[in-house]
Amino acid sequence: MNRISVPVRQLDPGLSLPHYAHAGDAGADLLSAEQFTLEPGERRLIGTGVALALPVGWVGLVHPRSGLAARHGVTVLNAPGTVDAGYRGELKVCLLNTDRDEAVHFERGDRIAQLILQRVDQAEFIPVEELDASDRGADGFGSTGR
Ligand SMILES: O=c1ccn([C@H]2C[C@H](O)[C@@H](COP(=O)(O)OP(=O)(O)OP(=O)(O)O)O2)c(=O)[nH]1
Ligand SMILES: [Mg+2]
Repeated sequence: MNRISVPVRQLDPGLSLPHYAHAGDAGADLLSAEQFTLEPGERRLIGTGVALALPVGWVGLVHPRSGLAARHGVTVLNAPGTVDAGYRGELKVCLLNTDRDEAVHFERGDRIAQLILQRVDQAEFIPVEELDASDRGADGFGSTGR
């Protein structure tokens, strides 16, 4: 598996770096820099204690962890969060507790989300009068099977 070098600033020296749990994993776990409790229905922006310098042509995507979702109903509200290559601030995770009844407690250092790095292109948007025809045409938003 290809590995790109990504400079990381540890804003919170007591916290480990983002970490791939297994060889070949797509997502590197992001840790919480805080201890906090998410009440039912509550959302909260959580610091991860790291800032990155992603190479231009790459994007960081902040994905939910499936275990937190399945066990506790905790997800990333804006999933997948977009980390632009030029962003030098602290990586943050907008967590949401979708459970109606149970609060969820997190300790500092708990894994709260995962960061997936992907190559990305920009488009040059070119104004035209007509778009070329396609099989789908303008059908969308649940049009298939109707
Ligand atoms: O889950 C996320 C999503 C975003 N960001 C940071 C990096 C990203 O480059 C920046 C802006 O994100 P986005 O473009 O999604 O937010 P916006 O509401 O459009 O803000 P802006 O006007 O700053 O672009 O915020 C995070 O740390 N975590
Ligand atoms: Mg933006």
